[in-house]
Amino acid sequence: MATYTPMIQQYLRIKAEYQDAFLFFRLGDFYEMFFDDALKASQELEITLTSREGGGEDKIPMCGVPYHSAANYIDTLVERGYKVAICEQTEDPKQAKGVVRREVVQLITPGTKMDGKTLDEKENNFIASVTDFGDGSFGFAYTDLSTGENKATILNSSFSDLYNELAILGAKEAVVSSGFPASWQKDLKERGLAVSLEDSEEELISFTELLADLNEKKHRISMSRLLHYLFRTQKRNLDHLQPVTIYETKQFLKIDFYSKRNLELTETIRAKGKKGSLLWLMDETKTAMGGRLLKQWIDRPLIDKNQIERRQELVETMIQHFFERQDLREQLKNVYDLERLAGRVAFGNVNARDLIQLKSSLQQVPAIKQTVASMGQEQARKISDILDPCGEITDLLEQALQDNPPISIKEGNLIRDGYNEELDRYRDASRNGKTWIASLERQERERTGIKSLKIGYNRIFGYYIEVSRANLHLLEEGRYERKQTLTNAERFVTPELKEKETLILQAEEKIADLEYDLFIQVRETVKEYIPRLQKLAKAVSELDVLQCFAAVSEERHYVKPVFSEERKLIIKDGRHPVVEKVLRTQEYVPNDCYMNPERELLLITGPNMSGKSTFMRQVALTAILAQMGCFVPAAEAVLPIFDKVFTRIGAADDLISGQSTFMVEMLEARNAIANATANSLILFDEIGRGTSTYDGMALAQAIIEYIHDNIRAKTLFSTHYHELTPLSDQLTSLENVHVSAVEQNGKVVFLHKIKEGSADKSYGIHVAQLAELPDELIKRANEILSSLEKGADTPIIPIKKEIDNKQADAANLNESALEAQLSFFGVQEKPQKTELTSKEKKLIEQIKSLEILEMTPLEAINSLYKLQKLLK
Ligand SMILES: Nc1ncnc2c1ncn2[C@@H]1O[C@H](COP(=O)(O)OP(=O)(O)OP(=O)(O)O)[C@@H](O)[C@H]1O
Repeated sequence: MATYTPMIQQYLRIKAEYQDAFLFFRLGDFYEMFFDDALKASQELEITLTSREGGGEDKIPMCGVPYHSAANYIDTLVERGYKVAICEQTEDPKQAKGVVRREVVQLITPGTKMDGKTLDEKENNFIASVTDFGDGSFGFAYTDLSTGENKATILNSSFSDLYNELAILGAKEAVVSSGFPASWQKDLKERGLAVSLEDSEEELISFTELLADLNEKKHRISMSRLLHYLFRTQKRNLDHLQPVTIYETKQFLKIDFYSKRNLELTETIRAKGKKGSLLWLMDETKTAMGGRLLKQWIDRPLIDKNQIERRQELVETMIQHFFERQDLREQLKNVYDLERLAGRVAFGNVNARDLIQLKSSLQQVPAIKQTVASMGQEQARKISDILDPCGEITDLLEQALQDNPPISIKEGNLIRDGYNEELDRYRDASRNGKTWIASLERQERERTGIKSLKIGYNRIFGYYIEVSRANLHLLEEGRYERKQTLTNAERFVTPELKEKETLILQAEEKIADLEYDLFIQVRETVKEYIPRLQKLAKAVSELDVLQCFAAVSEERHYVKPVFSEERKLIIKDGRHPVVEKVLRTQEYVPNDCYMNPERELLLITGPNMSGKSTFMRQVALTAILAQMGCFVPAAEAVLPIFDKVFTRIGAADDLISGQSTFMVEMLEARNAIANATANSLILFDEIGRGTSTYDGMALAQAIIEYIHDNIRAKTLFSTHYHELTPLSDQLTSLENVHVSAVEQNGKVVFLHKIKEGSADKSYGIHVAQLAELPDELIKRANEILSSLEKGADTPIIPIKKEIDNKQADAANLNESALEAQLSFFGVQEKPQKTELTSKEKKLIEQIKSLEILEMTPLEAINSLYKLQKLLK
């Protein structure tokens, strides 16, 4: 059997270590991929697949991407959840010349990606590690490699808690041990996370300092697992990693993953984009760092009253100091991403332009400091005190770097004149070389009196003085060293010319080398300031988010909420922050919400489309904004501090786990019921809608009773089941409210106004009319409705029951049942069993297959309408 060529063997050896990654194998100006990698990459990247002899029995499939445009391809692959191992070639110093050594210099993974087009500057890229301690707890640690932010906590070892934490962070990758349950690994992968294995968890010596303050062994273990992985994949300096902060999930308002989605906190449900979310509305930040922090604050509102009030006071101060705030916004605009710049300094991949950005950002700091201090508020002054302009770096960068350096640090033009004497000399030589040669030529002509003497240059001998044979006798003895003899002339050099020549010829090369070295020195000096830069970045981002809260609060007329110790919730003229912004043609109708320990549950009725969900969401968003420390969209707000928010809103299939809408509904309800406390907020939008009417109604009532008797959480429960409204007579803390609508000229007009008491009617058919269902159908629906309202037995149920019971097929149906169903569908004549028309037979088949009890009323009407048509 033929063996592969040495290079392919080398490839296979390396590939064996990186089986779960695309191996980008450097060959000259290309990164090549072979075998399965090539087949897959050619499809993913739409690049040409070729094949070559490589010593094996078959040709080797192969495809490649050019080195210079590789970043884009890597970006694409990693964005799709793949890993890419970059394998570079170097000449092996220990081996004979020409022997190439190849090694993987970095493994780029979804959670460690730090640049590229697909990485949003206003979003963190978190990677988390999970360690199962086998005692019912998980160690959970996460890092954003680009900013060096590190945090760790302990979680209950339930998949939902773990996934919730990963989802809240938007983590792209989870690092687990090989013993981590395979089914959970699969679940995480199906939910779009890359899962990587790392079994080492002992502490790395190089990170002792980072872990120094961690008393809890579990934190040290989970953080060490993550660090091992980062170290193994990145293979470079990770000096920018910040000391680990410990947090507990209970320090924050717990918003589970479903609620985060249902409330559209950071992305919308349908478009899955930022536009239309609370984050979109709020994002008035001026810096990338501020943008990232805003998202974190939205994901994790606070529950500590003092911390919330501290933010509120700062927001209030900023609102009051309009002019200072405008200055601050302008100043922040000129601050680049200090956090990510600091990260790149650590990695050693900053270029001179990055350092110029760093300098100009730092130059803004004294002004920001002054602006914030001038607001005169204590907390603002404290932040101002923390702002450290790092003057030494600004001075160094100002002295060392030119204003408009190129991106490449190997091209020169980085370092300013006057920064380094040696560099100045070479530059001088390079710039003045030609002038100097011309003047030497003049001097030599004068000295020798030879007018034809000239100084020339050739690639072999360098600079020379050329004298014609006839004039040779005029040259001073011993001064000129002969270099070359031509037919009619001789060429000479002098020690002076030689010295200048070295200076001139090597100047360009020397300049580039020297500039590079000096730049690296500057970069190394900046490296020492990373912790100070990170501290500064934190303070600047906080200021940015606070000014953003102030800007939105002022522009949109928000008020400062007050926190009630007595579990009261009073919102006057509350608005849904996003809907109010989006509505253009129509004014938003503000609504009040009153709740207290005697009024814990509100049962909300009202027509479809009247604004029940919007009202419920606006209450939750008001609470979330308040606990973020922001003002809220209302005329007045007194709020309890909630510990958790649970929601069940709208239809949300969990396609991944293959659960039905109704199952998801029940799972979300269970999650709320199992975890809510008296300090929680629950929003249940039409729970029970996903099943048959009686089941749904029974479940809805049981859920309301359960919350009322056992949990006492503040609960907003919207329903179409009017039958539930009398519950308020029995349940003391349940009140009915409704969203009002009126009928004008037979059409429904929504007032969007919440009123006490239950709704008088449902207007479902009016909404169907608005949706332009056929007139005939609407007319029929009204007929059915009025017959139902008169207490008539639904004609659907008896027939359905008979069929369900499988007591009869069409031939066996007794006459009266058949008569009933045909008359229901508008067949007037009494048919003979034996004389059924083909249409009627078809109709009977259709009826048998109907699952009317599983349908919503509208679906039922639609089906009936279709069947009616069959008869025509
Ligand atoms: N307070 C309001 N002021 C103005 N428009 C509103 C208000 N509340 C809701 N709307 C408008 O009404 C539309 C429907 O609201 P929403 O989805 O909350 O109704 P709903 O009662 O929950 O409907 P359904 O029962 O069909 O789910 C919203 O998209 C919004 O445009």
